[in-house]
Formats: sequence, structure tokens, C-alpha cells
Amino acid sequence: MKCFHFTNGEGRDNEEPGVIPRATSKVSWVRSLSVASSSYGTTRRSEFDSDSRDLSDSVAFQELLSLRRANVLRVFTFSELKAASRGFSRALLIGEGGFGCVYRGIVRGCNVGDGKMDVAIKQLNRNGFQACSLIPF
Ligand SMILES: Nc1ncnc2c1ncn2[C@@H]1O[C@H](COP(=O)(O)OP(=O)(O)OP(=O)(O)O)[C@@H](O)[C@H]1O
Repeated sequence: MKCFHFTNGEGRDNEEPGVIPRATSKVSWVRSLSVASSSYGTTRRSEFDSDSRDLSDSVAFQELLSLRRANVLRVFTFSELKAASRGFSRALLIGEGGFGCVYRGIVRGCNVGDGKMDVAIKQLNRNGFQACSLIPF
């Protein structure tokens, strides 16, 4: 999983937001986000298999860079991610990585399909950087 730290959307060049494309992309509040996917809304579970993951992450990173350049990225607030995962419900826990737990969730208002998207949301450990991440599921 790639992690990008940023502050308010006006960050340094090396601060890449982990976001989903959307027509409007104004940022009012952000935390650290991360994203790993090569195809929004159509991520296959096999992308998390060890052999394909590095390539998948690399493709996703390049895609995120081009989306950011096109200014069609949307940053989700902590509240949105919390709501999407029903308050980081243990019932929606789908995994755990070195930096925190990953929850399944649904975000709305995306510029894909019916506007709803299944995502994986990582909540970083409080002992590290307290933040969330969002990954197309
Ligand atoms: N997009 C996703 N779709 C489905 N399951 C996911 C997704 N992302 C993560 N998971 C699940 O959560 C687990 C932990 O994922 P994570 O990316 O946090 O692992 P990691 O790379 O080892 O963690 P870290 O980057 O914190 O070291 C995965 O093994 C997987 O089971």
C-alpha cells in the first residue's frame, strides 16, 4: 500500500492525496490517506496476491499522479471515512497491516457508476500517524 501524507490540498509537490476521482475536488479537511488500486470500482481481489501487488501498486500510483494533474481528485474527510465504515466497525474489519486495521466501507458521491463505491479504509494506529486511508475495493 502506498501512503501519501498531505495537509490541505495545497501541500508540497511530493504530497500526493489518496483520493477517488470526482467532479468537484475542494479540500476542507484532510488527514493522511493512502490508496492502492489500478482501476476504480473494478479492483480485483487478486491484486492483493503477492505476485501482482507490486505492479498493481505502481500502476495505481501512476494513475493517481495523472488524476491529480487533471485536478479530478476528491479528498474524503475523516468523518466521511468514519461514516463509510460505520465508525470503523469491527464487523467490517477485512484485514490488518503493519500500520493499522483495514475496514470495508461504501463511499458516495464518486464520479463512477451510480456514485457509490466499495472501498477499503485503513485506520492508522494511534501510536503512529493517526489517520485514515481509502482504497477502492
Ligand atoms: N483494497 C482491499 N481490498 C480487500 N482487502 C484489502 C484491501 N486492502 C487491504 N485489504 C486487506 O487488509 C489486509 C492488510 O492490508 P494492508 O494494505 O494494510 O497490508 P500491508 O501492506 O501489510 O500493511 P502496511 O502497509 O500497514 O504495512 C490485507 O492483507 C487484505 O486482507
